[in-house]
Parts: sequence; structure tokens; C-alpha cells
Amino acid sequence: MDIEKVNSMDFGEFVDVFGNVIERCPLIAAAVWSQRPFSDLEDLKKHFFAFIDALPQSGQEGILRCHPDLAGSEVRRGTLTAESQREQSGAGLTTLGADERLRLAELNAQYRARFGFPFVLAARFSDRAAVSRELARRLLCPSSQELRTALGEVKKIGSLRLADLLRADPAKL
Ligand SMILES: NC(=O)N[C@H]1NC(=O)NC1=O
Repeated sequence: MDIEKVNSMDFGEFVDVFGNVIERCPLIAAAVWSQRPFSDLEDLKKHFFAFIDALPQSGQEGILRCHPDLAGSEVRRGTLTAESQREQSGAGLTTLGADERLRLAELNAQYRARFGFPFVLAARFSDRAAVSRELARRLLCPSSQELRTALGEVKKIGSLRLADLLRADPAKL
């Protein structure tokens, strides 16, 4: 898909295609649509991220809360979004043994209790061992720093999802 195609989309199509660039936050795609035309992928990305940066802290925390836990109950229930399913399975998080799953569940619960939002990490840049390590490390970080780190991960996830969508047409590669 090239940027001309993106710029030609009506509102409904745009939200259908880009609604999950930021996990379970189609409102962001709905807001970004009114900023078109976009010059390229970078420009489109800038608009998604500017929306996130302009939110009050409660909105930014809301975005984090829309993310499913890594290797959490949604994996077992089969209710992950297609994107999250791909990312989590690529990092080996959907096939953990019971012990590893329990350890991650405990760390996820401690993290949520400490910061009030779920642990978010771009799983495509990680693997099962690195996820537990990073979770344990970030549990000890100051809250103000942790919000910034977590939003940085949301942006990494969004960048990868946008790149996938814009490279989806092999004829344009
Ligand atoms: N909790 C969390 O980080 N979830 C996200 N990470 C990722 O790569 N995909 C997700 O759904």
C-alpha cells in the first residue's frame, strides 16, 4: 500500500485499516484521519505519536491499559487482537510452560500494582527470556520514568504495525 492509497481512504476505511496501530485505540486513527494528506510513512507516524504526546497523563495511562498482558490470560482465552497474537507468538510468549507463565503472571501483577497500568514492551524486539528480565528491571524504575518508557514501547509497536501496513503490497516494494 502506498501513501497515495492511504490519502485516498475515506474515514471508515482508514479506521478499519489503521484502527489497531495503537492497540485497541481506534480513536487515535479516527483523529489522525483528519490530518491527511500525509507525505509519507514518517509523516503518518508523526501524527499518531503527536496525538499520544498531547494527551494528559490520564489519557496516556488509558492507552497503556488498553494493552493485553504479555503471556496473560488473553493468550489462553484466544481474545488477543491479530496483531498482538502475532507479536506475542513471535516472541515465544504463547507457548510458555506453566512455570514460566506463572512467573510472568506474578511479575505482571506486581508491575500493575506498583504503576497502575500493565507492563508494555514491543514483543517483536524481544523474546521470552528478555521479557522477564526487562519486566523485573522496570519494576524497580521510578513511576515518572516508567510512564515515558512504556509510551516509548507503544510507539515502537505502532511503528512496526504501520511499516507492515505500508509495505503490505509486494508490488510496491
Ligand atoms: N503488554 C504488552 O506489551 N502488549 C503488547 N506488546 C506487543 O508487542 N504486543 C502487545 O499486545
